[in-house]
Amino acid sequence: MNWDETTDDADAERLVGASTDREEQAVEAALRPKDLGEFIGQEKVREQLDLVLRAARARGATADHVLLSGAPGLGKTTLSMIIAAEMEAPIRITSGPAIQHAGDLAAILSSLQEGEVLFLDEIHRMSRPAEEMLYMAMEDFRVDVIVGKGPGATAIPLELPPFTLVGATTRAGLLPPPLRDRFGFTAHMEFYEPAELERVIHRSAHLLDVEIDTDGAGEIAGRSRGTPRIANRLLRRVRDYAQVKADGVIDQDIARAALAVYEVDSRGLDRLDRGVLEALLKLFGGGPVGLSTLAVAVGEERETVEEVAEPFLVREGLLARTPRGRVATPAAWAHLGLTPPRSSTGGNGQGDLFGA
Ligand SMILES: Nc1ncnc2c1ncn2[C@@H]1O[C@H](COP(=O)(O)OP(=O)(O)OP(=O)(O)O)[C@@H](O)[C@H]1O
Repeated sequence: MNWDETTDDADAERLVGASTDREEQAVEAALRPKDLGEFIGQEKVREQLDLVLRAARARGATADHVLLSGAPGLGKTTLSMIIAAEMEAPIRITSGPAIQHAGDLAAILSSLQEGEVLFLDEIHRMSRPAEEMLYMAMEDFRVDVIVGKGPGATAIPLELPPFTLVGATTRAGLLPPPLRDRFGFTAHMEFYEPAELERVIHRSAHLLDVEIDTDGAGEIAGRSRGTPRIANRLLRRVRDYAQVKADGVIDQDIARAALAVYEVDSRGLDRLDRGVLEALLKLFGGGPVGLSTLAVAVGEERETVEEVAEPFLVREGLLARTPRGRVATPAAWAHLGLTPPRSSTGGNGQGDLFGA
């Protein structure tokens, strides 16, 4: 099982309930910012990228290759499309998993038009032979296509038109340095502040023709885990609730009631997150406990707990990964309204980890 697919699907489905991929993609496309002016937040990335693109346009040149890293839903695909729009160039979209042979990549590269943007999502999941072909393509705009097998095989040089590769990855650490070094501009996408997500929500509500007040947007933003994709999904679920249960207008009360139905709590924890924390606190006294044991206790796969629930719980300061296993922090006990048991080590039994 590849955790990336599971992460993205599980992440998307579990947070706000399952929905048809096609519907999600259509709405995501409709809400996607079309230029840097509409792209909210990521100030540093936008400023740097704007310089790269304006300088390339001024020189009448193709933009340098760009690497975008960051967690799912933070805007990497959006930025790749904005790069193509700002360069007034076509964009070709593919992904690492779709390119398993060097021939697949050669076919794509040889069909690119001059100046075209090639967006390679999940670039860390490309096969090694394809990756090595990319090195020469990025640097010399040339690939050697091997024809035949064994001693009779010959390499046919294939000249490529200048193009811009935009690579996206949620696992920058998995990229080999020779590949990473060939990008002229690399940017790491940070999680968004609640105020930025409020702006995303107001913008999306306007596009969806949904009436929402500041408090309603604030309530949704505070539970969107710093992620625009999640903010948009929660907005649509709250819109459904407001439409069915009220007069369609979203205020703080409606947002709170709707998010209670979807079991997204005040900090953005969903059912899975709370299941992990509750097991850790109620079954294992706050830990330390091994990942496998914790996963069995919540009835989930190890990878689901480790890659889907834990990054957020760790980022929120509710769970710590220690050499002795997973441990709940004092904030976790407080968040679930539970009192840590007294124990011989004093405090919640994890005194030596977080102070008695
Ligand atoms: N800065 C932003 N301003 C407004 N909306 C945004 C921003 N970034 C992302 N979004 C919204 O969030 C949605 C998801 O963004 P996007 O698909 O670009 O994320 P991603 O990082 O490529 O995710 P993944 O890694 O899963 O492919 C987009 O449809 C867009 O509407």
